[in-house]
Amino acid sequence: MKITLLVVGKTEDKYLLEGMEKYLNRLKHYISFNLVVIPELKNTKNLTEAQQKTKEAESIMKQLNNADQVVLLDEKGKKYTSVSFSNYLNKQMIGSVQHLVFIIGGPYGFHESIYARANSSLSLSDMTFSHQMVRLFFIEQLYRAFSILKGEPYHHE
Ligand SMILES: C[S@@+](CC[C@H](N)C(=O)[O-])C[C@H]1O[C@@H](n2cnc3c(N)ncnc32)[C@H](O)[C@@H]1O
Repeated sequence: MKITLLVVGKTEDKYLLEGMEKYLNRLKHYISFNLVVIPELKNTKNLTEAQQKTKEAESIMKQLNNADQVVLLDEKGKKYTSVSFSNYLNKQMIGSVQHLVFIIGGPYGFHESIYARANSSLSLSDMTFSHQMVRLFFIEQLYRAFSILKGEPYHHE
C-alpha cells in the first residue's frame, strides 16, 4: 500500500516546514508516502467562498483515481485514538487497499463533491486548526501510528 497526503496550498512557514520534514523523513522508513500540494488559487478576490471551493474541488478530483481509498481530514469526521488509528491503517494494509489518500481541505473546507467522493473522514479534534497546521499534526500521527505497529518506543500510553 502507498499513502498520499493531498493538501491545498504551499506551506511558507518555516516552523511548519521543519516539523513536517522531521516526520516525513521518519515516515519514509515505514511506508511509501507522497505529499501532493495543489497550488493555491491565484486572483481569488473576485471569487466567492463557494466558487473557490468548487475550483479547489476540480483540482482535487484530477488527482484521484477510481480505486483510491479517500479519507478526508475533517473536524466533524471519525475520531480515533493513536492506537485505534494504527489499527485502522493495519486493516487497510492487510485488506485490498493499494492507495490510501488523505486530503486536507483549503481555508474554507471541502466542496460537497469531495464529501460525496470520500470513503470516510477523520477528525483530529473538535477544534478547528489551520489547514497549514493540520498537515504537521497529521504527519506526526501517521508516523506515530506506524511506530505503534512496529512496536517501537516512540508512543507511550
Ligand atoms: C480552516 S479548516 C476549514 C474549516 C471549515 N470551516 C470547515 O468547515 O471545514 C481547513 C482544513 O483543515 C482541516 N482541519 C482543520 N481542523 C481539523 C480537525 N480538527 N481535524 C481534522 N482536520 C481538520 C480540514 O481538512 C479542513 O478542511
